[in-house]
Amino acid sequence: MRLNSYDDWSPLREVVLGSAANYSAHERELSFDLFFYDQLSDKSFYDRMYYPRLSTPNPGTHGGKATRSPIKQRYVEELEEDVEGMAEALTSLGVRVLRPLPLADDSLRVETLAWSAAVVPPLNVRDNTLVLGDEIIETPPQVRSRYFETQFLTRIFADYHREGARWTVMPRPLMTDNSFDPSYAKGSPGGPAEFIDDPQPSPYDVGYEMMFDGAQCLRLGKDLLVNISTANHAAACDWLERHLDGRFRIHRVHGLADNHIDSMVLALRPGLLLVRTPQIAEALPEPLRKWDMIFPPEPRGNNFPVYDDDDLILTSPYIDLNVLSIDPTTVMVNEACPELAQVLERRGFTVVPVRHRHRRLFGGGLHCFTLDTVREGSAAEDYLG
Ligand SMILES: NC(=[NH2+])NCCC[C@H](N)C(=O)O
Repeated sequence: MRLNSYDDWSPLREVVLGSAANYSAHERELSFDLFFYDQLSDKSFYDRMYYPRLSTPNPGTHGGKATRSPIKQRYVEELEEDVEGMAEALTSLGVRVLRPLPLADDSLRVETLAWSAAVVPPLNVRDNTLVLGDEIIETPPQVRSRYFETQFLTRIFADYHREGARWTVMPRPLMTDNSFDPSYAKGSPGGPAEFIDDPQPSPYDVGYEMMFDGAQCLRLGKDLLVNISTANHAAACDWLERHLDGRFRIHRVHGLADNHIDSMVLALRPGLLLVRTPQIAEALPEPLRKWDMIFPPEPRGNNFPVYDDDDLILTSPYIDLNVLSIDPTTVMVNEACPELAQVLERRGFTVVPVRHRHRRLFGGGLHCFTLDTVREGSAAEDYLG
């Protein structure tokens, strides 16, 4: 089918589902620690209440060095099992499921002019690509390990391109230590970001660069809500605005999330949002505040597996609001979160439960693991007017 996806709720026909193969470690270095600052710093109340924390700074991040943080084999196997379960559930709903090329070798590294980093598999496929209507836009990565991640999707993108889609790659950053605007981490309530305080000079320094993820955008037909938290995001959004001029309208929201917007707010259908908390609702732009809102129940400790101190936790406990809409009345929800399923059912939704145990270790829920490429009848409609 032709690429056609303007929103998160129109009937889903084709979707890319991430691949978990060979996800054996995270590599902690400056870009990783900055990206996951909210989780790696010890500032979240809920985290401290329920979960063992990584409380010591990562010594390896200093001086431009990286350290490997292995993921236990059992979790990797369970993740793969859960992802295959998602594929089956989507297929049984009549959705065509496309898969990226798998990471064939977990010792693979990517090397550029300024640095090298261990490659991770294309699991959170929502993050590095923005599908806007008939266009695929590969966004400029923020984590070095993910620099060429969209290449795992090349076959899929080339097929859509043959069918008539536009295919665009945003400018790639050099991504030296000094390319990153550290103000989000430095200014946050957890205090100075000690463990990322040591950017190394590079002959390839060019100042702050565009860095930005597709998952920072909430797609609403003709309108796009975009989370901006750093100068890197703002520069990329400037690019996007110029590129989309006349086709889409961008609404910037500042500091709604660290990066990705999809554990803060999701659109379930025109006029109805799933929003993390009433405080987040207040930060939304005017026209969206008029929409009806569902607030999910507060996450509970027993919604999650208990991890050890050396297991890196990469998401907040709100990750399960990261649901995937199959159509305006059907939503795929993590079965570990029956409270959320009940709330949605009471609002008239059909809930399709799927198993997804280790979303906190791998940085994403059902929405993050998927990239919807065809949603029937979706169009650049004005839902905010
Ligand atoms: N597209 C994604 N990978 N989204 C995941 C966002 C997770 C968010 N940072 C949280 O901790 O709740």
